[in-house]
Amino acid sequence: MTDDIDGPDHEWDPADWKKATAKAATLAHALPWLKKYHGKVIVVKYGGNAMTDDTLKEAFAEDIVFLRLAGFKPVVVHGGGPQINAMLDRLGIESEFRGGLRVTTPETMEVVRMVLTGQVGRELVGLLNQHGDLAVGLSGEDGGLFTARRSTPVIDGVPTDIGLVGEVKGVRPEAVLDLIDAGRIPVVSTVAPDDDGQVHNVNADTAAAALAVALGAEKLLVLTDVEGLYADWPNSTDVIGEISPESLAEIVPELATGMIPKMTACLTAVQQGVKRATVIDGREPHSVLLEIFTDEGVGTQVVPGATTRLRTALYTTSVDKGSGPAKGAS
Ligand SMILES: Nc1ncnc2c1ncn2[C@@H]1O[C@H](COP(=O)(O)OP(=O)(O)O)[C@@H](O)[C@H]1O
Ligand SMILES: CC(=O)N[C@@H](CCC(=O)OP(=O)(O)O)C(=O)O
Repeated sequence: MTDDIDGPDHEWDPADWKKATAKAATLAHALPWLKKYHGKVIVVKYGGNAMTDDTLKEAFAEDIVFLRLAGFKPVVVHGGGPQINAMLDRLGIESEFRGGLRVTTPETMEVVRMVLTGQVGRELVGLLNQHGDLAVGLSGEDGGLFTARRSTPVIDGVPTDIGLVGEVKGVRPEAVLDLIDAGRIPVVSTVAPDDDGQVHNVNADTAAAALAVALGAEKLLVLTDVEGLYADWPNSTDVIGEISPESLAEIVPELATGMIPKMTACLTAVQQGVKRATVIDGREPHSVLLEIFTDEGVGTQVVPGATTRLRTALYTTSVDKGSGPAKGAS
């Protein structure tokens, strides 16, 4: 027998044994969720503000590969707002947000496309592929995935032109379905052409919702840099744990800028057939596994038939813990 194999003489350290049995119990507890989501599509939107820390990014990649190897069908849709800001700053190009969306000139659009598809998407694919080459990146331009329509969001009661910003007019999910069927993890960046081929900047929350609907996803998970939707931002630390689409629709018009596209996306997804949509805190390592494999309830879950439930934030200082003011919050 070689030295590195524990033989019958091996003396168990009781502490190790305790850890081993706890691990087995954890795995056994995962069984109901493994059954529930086996073979089901889960669209995970990874927000730019939750992807600024290397350790968190690695933990996120582990979670997604774990889901795939556990028999789920995860699809990642990523943002990259802070990364676009950083590149625009480096290039000396000014940028502003209106109604939670970036005013996008043709010059800005070039940077958005370069950063989302050429930088952020590439990095995520690289991180996922450290665990076995399962991830493939594509953008809304690939295989006709998304078609955009120029968006004119209502700002201060007025429909406003904010440049090359698109909403999703159509989704042809075949390219993503091909990858899923091949056992791959699609990683989607959210630039999309209009009918004339002009590329538009689509908010990643909006695109993730449209894709979740087109794929008939079981769940839309949206990672961000707060614990969920605060009931009275920024005055209190009460988080809305669960809310119905009807109650959410009533409060969306009153929300502050960063949360508008996010909560609208969750609302649209659930109204159009996705079973549940949850906003979770991407600053928490392994937040994806935490949300899927526990029923402790993290984040804010939008689910038909829910009664609005508030809970105190896990982080008592959570309102301050965010990585800064919402974009365009000034
Ligand atoms: N009611 C609210 N609850 C939680 N966060 C809010 C709320 N209103 C505004 N915010 C802001 O929205 C931000 C999240 O949106 P955003 O910056 O677009 O995130 P991401 O990059 O993850 O898409 C939070 O960091 C917070 O500053
Ligand atoms: C129109 C619009 O605002 N597009 C976004 C696209 C990236 C994104 O949505 O990134 P996050 O998920 O990190 O916010 C932008 O230009 O920042």
